[in-house]
Amino acid sequence: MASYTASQRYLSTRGGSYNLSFEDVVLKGLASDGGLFIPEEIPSPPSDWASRWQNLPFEELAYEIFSLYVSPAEIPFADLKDIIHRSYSTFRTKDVTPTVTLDKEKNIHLLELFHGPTFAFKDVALQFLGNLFQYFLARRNQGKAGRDREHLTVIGATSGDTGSAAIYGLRGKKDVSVFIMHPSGKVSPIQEAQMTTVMDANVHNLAVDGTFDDCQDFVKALFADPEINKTHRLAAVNSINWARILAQITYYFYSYFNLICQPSFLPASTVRFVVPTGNFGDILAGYFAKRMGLPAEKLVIATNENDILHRFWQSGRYEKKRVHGTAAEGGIPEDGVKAHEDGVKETLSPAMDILVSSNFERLLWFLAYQVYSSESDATEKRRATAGEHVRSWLNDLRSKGGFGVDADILKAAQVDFESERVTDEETLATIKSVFTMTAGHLSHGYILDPHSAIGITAAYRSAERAQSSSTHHISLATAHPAKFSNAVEAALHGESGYSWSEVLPQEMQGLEDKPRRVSHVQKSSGWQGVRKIVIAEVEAERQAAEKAPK
Ligand SMILES: Cc1ncc(COP(=O)(O)O)c(C=O)c1O
Ligand SMILES: N[C@@H](CCOP(=O)(O)O)C(=O)O
Repeated sequence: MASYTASQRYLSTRGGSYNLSFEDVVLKGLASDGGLFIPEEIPSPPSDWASRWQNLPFEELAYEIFSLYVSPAEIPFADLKDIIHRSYSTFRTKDVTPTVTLDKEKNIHLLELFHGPTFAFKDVALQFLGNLFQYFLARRNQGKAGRDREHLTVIGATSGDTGSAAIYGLRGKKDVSVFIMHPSGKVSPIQEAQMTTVMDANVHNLAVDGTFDDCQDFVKALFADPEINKTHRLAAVNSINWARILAQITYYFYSYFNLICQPSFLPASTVRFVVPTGNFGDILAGYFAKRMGLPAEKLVIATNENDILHRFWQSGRYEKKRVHGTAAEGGIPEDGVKAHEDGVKETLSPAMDILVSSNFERLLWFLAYQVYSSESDATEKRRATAGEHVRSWLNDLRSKGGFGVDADILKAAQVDFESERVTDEETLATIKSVFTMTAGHLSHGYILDPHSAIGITAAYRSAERAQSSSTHHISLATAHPAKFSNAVEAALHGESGYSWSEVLPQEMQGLEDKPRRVSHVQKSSGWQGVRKIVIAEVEAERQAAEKAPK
């Protein structure tokens, strides 16, 4: 454990309280009881935050937000500023995450999160996390040489975007090896090329013949394994790592400030955020922003046909199995319809083909804390009670494939969130209609990637429901369309003014022809098979580094 005064302590969602600092939780990733770390308190910004923060550039705003969670005793101010600057100077636009208006009449805006090195929202957090790892390691390794140096073994699972963003955030970094598992053949060709064409010695790609959930299960099993934890310091890049959530809070505030200075934003206007959701990490950052005081009226979860979250918000049941013959496409069983479907469905938005959303566990903890205890109870007792409920729900998920919550928990969840489920067909229709609609007022039609199109579809539905015509929707554009040629071509091929070659940024041209490095892993070899590979490859990498001329 770090020896200096920490910003605040972190708890596990499963009830453990380990008195850990920010540095500890960033380096550890997952709590030893299998839970996810959450800060003991959600900090409040200064009372005049709205005026103080309104005109800040992205980096300065990030600094204000991060320093509410990280004290200078852990990372001195100047160092934190430097880490932030190095993380966001790699972005192609000065304002890092710009907001553009898509539909003036309906007040629909897009928060473009894809201007980082790998063209997906993950860069916002993973550029930062990569630099944080490097900073902590450099500090711990000062004056150390050879095998005395602490070495980080990063293990991640990806449905396409986290993997490349983590690889670009960590490639070539000293004292770090990075292992990324992706479901073989289930990520887009560009995503696969982005990951597997990186030749730095510290980057290891594993293609697993399973689903993203299998890869995520392997990650969690490795973190829980005492054997590898004795010899290797494992670290997480998935949104189980608290720093991922923290870094994503900034753009909710930033886009809100961008919006409120527009003439169409009236004193009575309200704002809703719409978030294409898979592992629940991106929208959880919105929840933290809201709890910190951001006046977001609702957070709208937009799922694809892997709709476990949508079904939860409709029914209060969190079930891995999907049910066919559903009411109004909502995933809720109709009388007499009993057909269930196991497993994840492959869709046109593959990065969201996720059966179990790992960060939902963090929200469950906050809901249980709020609902199952009263303010007169001691804080420790309230926290322990919340942890017990989460543990029991998660046990049922593992042993029975699902669980249900009380009406009060569902009601509490519905205060901050709404949900929508969007089919492939609707996704394609939105890509096409947005392209056509914007062709008149933008220099060319706006091309959405399929994940962002799911958000926009949900935003239009939410706008229909909104009680006030002055409700603004900020929908998160989570990836660049060039990453998903299948969906974009299926929606726009033959449309006047559309050409695929103009979609592809220069950085991606020729990428698919480059040499690749990837190992194949049979799902049947289990996480133990992955452990074997990790141990052997870290050793080979370290030996090669020791032999290399200094
Ligand atoms: C392009 C894209 N959109 C949306 C999501 C969903 O984000 P989250 O998993 O944080 O809910 C992901 C990955 O998860 C993604 O890669
Ligand atoms: N869509 C993600 C899945 C992993 O989610 P994470 O946010 O927990 O890292 C991906 O593209 O890999």
